[in-house]
Amino acid sequence: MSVRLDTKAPERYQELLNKYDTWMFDCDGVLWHGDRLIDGAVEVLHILRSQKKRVLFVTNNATKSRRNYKKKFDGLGIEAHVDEVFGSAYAAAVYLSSVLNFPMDKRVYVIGMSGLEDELRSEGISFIGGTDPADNTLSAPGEIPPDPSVGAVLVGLDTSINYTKLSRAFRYLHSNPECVFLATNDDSTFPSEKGLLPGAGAILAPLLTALGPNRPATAIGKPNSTMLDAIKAKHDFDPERTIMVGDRLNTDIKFGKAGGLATLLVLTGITSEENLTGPSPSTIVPDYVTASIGDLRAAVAS
Ligand SMILES: O=C(O)[C@H](O)[C@H](O)COP(=O)(O)O
Ligand SMILES: [Mg+2]
Repeated sequence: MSVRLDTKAPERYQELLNKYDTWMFDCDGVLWHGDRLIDGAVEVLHILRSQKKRVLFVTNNATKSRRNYKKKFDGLGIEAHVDEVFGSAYAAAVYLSSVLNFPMDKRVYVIGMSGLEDELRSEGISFIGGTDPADNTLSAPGEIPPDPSVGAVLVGLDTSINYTKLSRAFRYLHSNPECVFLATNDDSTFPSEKGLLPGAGAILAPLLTALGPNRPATAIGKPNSTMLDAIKAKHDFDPERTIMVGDRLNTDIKFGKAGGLATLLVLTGITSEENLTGPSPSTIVPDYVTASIGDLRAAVAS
């Protein structure tokens, strides 16, 4: 059973602040919708820092690199440092370099955007595809010969997805069983400022369909432990005194629970009250629920 927090009981928020030293924040649907801040996000992060809490940002959004995010945070007036930001693009690049020890003479075929390319570059991983204009075309694909130098296919959110990219990825995976199939994340939807849109999982799905059930992809982002491993490689924290704040049950909350962290769900993104108390409530139960990150301001009002 989740503890339902309400600003009519402000002291409960200060209790939460006293109980946890490390606060991991999801981004889309918690801090912002696209470039539109959620009310109270800046103040709450400021309160946490003033109370000497460690603040980390853990996002499945692979369209930006940590450096891109730093610029976005600066632009929105949120204090943040590059080593506090953990995106699925970064985690995927680290997974290739440090877990798979991806060979230097191989390349990754990328379906994704510039943020993903930046993180691969920063890990010394060579790649093709991605934002390459040759692939960003609406014309039908030409000949796609198998290419043994493609050692992996990596799929992330790509708002310029097309048949050529899907065909190249399919060919490299279908023609070479050794070619590693990775996804930054598989969120089905994306809470943008223009409303709910298809997520990275919807970009991945056509490939999974074409390749069939015996050729699954390894997803790196939340709820997978690969994301927590990337954080643990950079930060020591006590899981008992750490809380994950998110808007999505099957990524953020599941990630927190799997990592032995406390979990706080906000209702400003993907998850609605219906998902919690409707006719078929989710089996993923957060420790705490509150309407919005802004509610945490009540902590200093109490
Ligand atoms: O489709 C996606 O990639 C996700 O919807 C999006 O990126 C989620 O980002 P997060 O909520 O983890 O910040
Ligand atoms: Mg989110």
